[in-house]
Parts: sequence; C-alpha cells; structure tokens
Amino acid sequence: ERPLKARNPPGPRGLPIIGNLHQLKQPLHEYFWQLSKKYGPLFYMKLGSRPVLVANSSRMAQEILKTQDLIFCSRPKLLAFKKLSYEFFDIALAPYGEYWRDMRKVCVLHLLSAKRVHSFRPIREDEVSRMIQKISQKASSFETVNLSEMIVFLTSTTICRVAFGKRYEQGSGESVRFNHLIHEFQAALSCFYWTDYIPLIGWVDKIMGKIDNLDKIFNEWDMFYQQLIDEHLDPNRTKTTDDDVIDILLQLREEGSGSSFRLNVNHIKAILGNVYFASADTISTTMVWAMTALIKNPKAMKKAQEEIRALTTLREKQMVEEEDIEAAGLPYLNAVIKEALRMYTTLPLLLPRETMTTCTLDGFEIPAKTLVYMNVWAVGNDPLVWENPKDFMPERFLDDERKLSMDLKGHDFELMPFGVGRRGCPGITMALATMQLVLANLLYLFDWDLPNGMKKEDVDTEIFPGMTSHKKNPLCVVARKMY
Ligand code: HEM
Repeated sequence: ERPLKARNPPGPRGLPIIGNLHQLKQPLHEYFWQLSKKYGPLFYMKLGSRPVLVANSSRMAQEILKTQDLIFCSRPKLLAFKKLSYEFFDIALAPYGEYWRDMRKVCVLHLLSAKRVHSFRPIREDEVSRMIQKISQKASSFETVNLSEMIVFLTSTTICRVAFGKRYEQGSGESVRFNHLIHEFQAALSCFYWTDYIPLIGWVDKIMGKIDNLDKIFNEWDMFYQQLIDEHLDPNRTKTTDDDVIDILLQLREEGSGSSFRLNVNHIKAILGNVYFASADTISTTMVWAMTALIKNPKAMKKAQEEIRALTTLREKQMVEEEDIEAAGLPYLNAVIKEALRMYTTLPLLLPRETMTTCTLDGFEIPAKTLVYMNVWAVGNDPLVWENPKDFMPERFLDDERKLSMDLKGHDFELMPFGVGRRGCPGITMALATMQLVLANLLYLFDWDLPNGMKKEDVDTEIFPGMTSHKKNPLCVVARKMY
C-alpha cells in the first residue's frame, strides 16, 4: 500500500524529453538553493530521462546520509566516470557493492591510515620548505605572488611524490605533459554527454567526437600509469624515499589482497586516479579559499598569525613542522579551515549519489536509480542553521559549546564538507595534515598585503563552474617575510 503522500517531491516543471536540462544554471549549488526556497528542502527534477533529487537541508542530510544511507550509497554510472575509472575499478565512482566495500577497506587500511599518512610527512615538509623559498625570493623583491598557482603546484607535487614517487620540476617537459593530462582528464569528466541523460540520442556524442576524445584521454592516462608501474617493477630502480602508493599496491598484488577480487594492474591504475584526483584538486582549492577569506578578513588573519607566532617550539626553526602543530593543536587555525569549508565548500554537492532501490523520503516516493545531489553548501550557508552565514567568523567554532565539539565528519549534519556515512571521504586525515602544515607556514612566516592599492573588498570570490568549487581568478598577493 502506498503511503499517503507517496508521489514525487515538488519541483520545477520541465519539457518533454529534455526535462529540466535547459534550465540548469551555474554554479549549480547556488541555483539549487534558490529553487529550494520555492519548492522546499527536497525537490525533484528530470535531466533528460534521468530522475534527479536535490536535498538542501540538515534534516534531509540526516535522512539521506545516515538513516537511509544504505539506500542512497551508490553512484550514477555516468559515461566518463565509467571510462576513466576502468569500468568502476576505483572507490570514488564505483557503484555500491561487494567490490567497492572490499576495495575501500584495502585502501583505508593500507593507503589512508593515520600511520601511512604520517609516513609521508617528510615529503610534505620538503615541499612546503621549497614553496617558502620561492615565496621568500618574491618577498625580497616585493614581487606579487600568484598564491593560487603556488598552492596548486605544491599540492600536485606533494601528491605525485606520495602516489607515484615522482617529482615533476616546474617547467620541465615531464611536468608540461603531466599538466596537460590533468587538464584533459578534468575537462572530460565535467563534459556534458547526451548518453547520460537522453540515451536515445547518445549517438550525438559519437558524432561530435566526444567518445573518441574520451578514448584518447583514457589511453594517454593508461600509458602514463603503465610507464610508472613498469618503472616501479624494474629491479634496477633506485628508491630514494619510503614506499609510495604504487609500491604499496604492487606489494598488495603480490600478497593477493582483497577478498572478493585479486588486485591486478587495472585496479591499481584506477586507484591511482582516485588518489590523485580526489586529493590534489580538493586540498588546493580549500587552501586557496582559506587564504582568500583571511586576506578579506584582516582580524581573523591577525588572530591566526598570533596563535602560531606565539608557539615557543618554533624558536630557532626555519619553518613550522608537523610536530609543532601536533603539540599545539592550533584551535584557531582549525576553526579557519572549518569556516572556509563551510562558506566555500570545495565539493558543494558532494559526489553524486544514486538510490539503490525505491524508497520513501519525507513522505515522498523516490524511485530506484535516482541521481541524488546532497547540497551540503546550502546547509552550511543556511541562516536557520548558522548565524550570519555570509560572515567569515572562525570564532563561531570556538565560542559556542556545541560547535566547539563539531568535527569535519558531519556528525551534526550541519557541516559536512567531507560527506558522511559509507561513502564519506576516507582521505580526511591526509587532507587535514597537508592543509594545516601549509597554512601554518604561510601564516607564521609571512604577512600578506594586496598589490597596487587594491582593497580587501576588491578580492573576488567568483567560482569557476564544475564539480569542485574552484576560485575563478587567481589570488595574487604580496608577501612580507617575518623571520
Ligand atoms: C580538502 C580536501 C578534501 C575534501 C573537501 C574532500 C571531500 C570529499 C567528498 C565531499 C567526498 C564525497 C562524499 C560523499 O559522497 O558522501 C569525497 C570522497 C572521496 N574522497 Fe575526499 N576530500 C578531500 C580530500 C581527499 C584526499 C586527500 C583523499 C585521499 C586520497 C580523498 C579520497 C576520497 C575518496 C577515495 C572518495 C570516495 C569515497 C567513496 O565513494 O567511497 N579525498 N571526498
């Protein structure tokens, strides 16, 4: 028997065949938030023939990510996702099932554990120290620093060393090739494919050359990964650091890890893709937003700097090390990171989810295989949840008893930048270790000014459209060295 309200949730009226496709506006999370003011926290639309549910409130987040997590824990099988993940051999894009469960367990245990993250500490510190040198040089000649570029380079290089055991020198042939590959991968992932929404006219993708392009990018990446794996298998290879991710995965392949599958080269390649793409982009984007917010809010900048500069362990040191951060805790810096993630939310709609079966949510019937966007940005900016949500106030996490205990794992369903539940981000430890170290050093060693009489109000917060909320224009600042 159907429950009383068992029907689709409300939503904007669409057209035959294309549904609401023509109405979408970027940035998507802001557009969805506007729609939710008209249709309520849960609304429904059709993108072509694909049913789509958008949730915009803390209460709906709790239902989707906790109470009914087992129903909302799959991922849509989108064309580019499938191709670039080696037909879902990865973790992030694989549909829910035994393979995903086992693979996630293996990676959490062997690649992303606190112990493993700690083992990569020398790489992080070395890269930060190189970045400090570059900024210091610019500071001594009063040159403007493109901080976005610095941060993106540092993050990418750190992850390459952790994952592939490789350091691509800036401007080298290898680095140019690698950046080109990344750019192509990201463009292919965010490209629109008719196959995903109106399968009947999927042939248009073929005619437009999109399928060939996807194949080309896949093959280039496959060759890139294969070359790295071959290098790691070479018995004459001289190892300079601890095991990198490829070493660890090759060892697991030898040992025959995983209960529902035997790790092979394609699994390894799919996981490498996840490690790079799930981390480099998200970590750098979050740090750029945190620095942007601090530069626009000098009082918060001053407080964050004072907290770090008061550390007695730093006397005689050239830079902040991870042990200093561990010892001090740095509550204000952590509040800055939380506040940046609340306001700018790197993945505002998480990664798309898909329902496993038909279910009832808030009295509405939701069909199986509905694509679900959980708008965590909307929750983080909801005036019913957060006082003055448009103000950057790290203090909100320190003054309020309840918010003080709020971590980034989303237990309260008010701050969920890493998602929650089964599909929640398994890389939080790695992300926080990197962000704390980099930001602590930028704040400890330098004061930051705006170039050419620019005012703090002139620093824009425009977003570049895509799954990740990148800052559209680079953050350009002038550094003054303090020590
Ligand atoms: C600031 C940095 C990061 C942010 C904001 C972030 C955020 C997220 C979010 C929102 C999701 C989707 C969660 C969901 O659907 O509920 C996710 C998934 C994931 N993240 Fe992260 N992440 C970050 C860094 C990392 C790092 C460093 C790694 C390490 C490799 C990582 C690996 C993954 C993986 C593998 C998934 C897929 C999980 C699954 O589908 O089971 N992330 N992340």
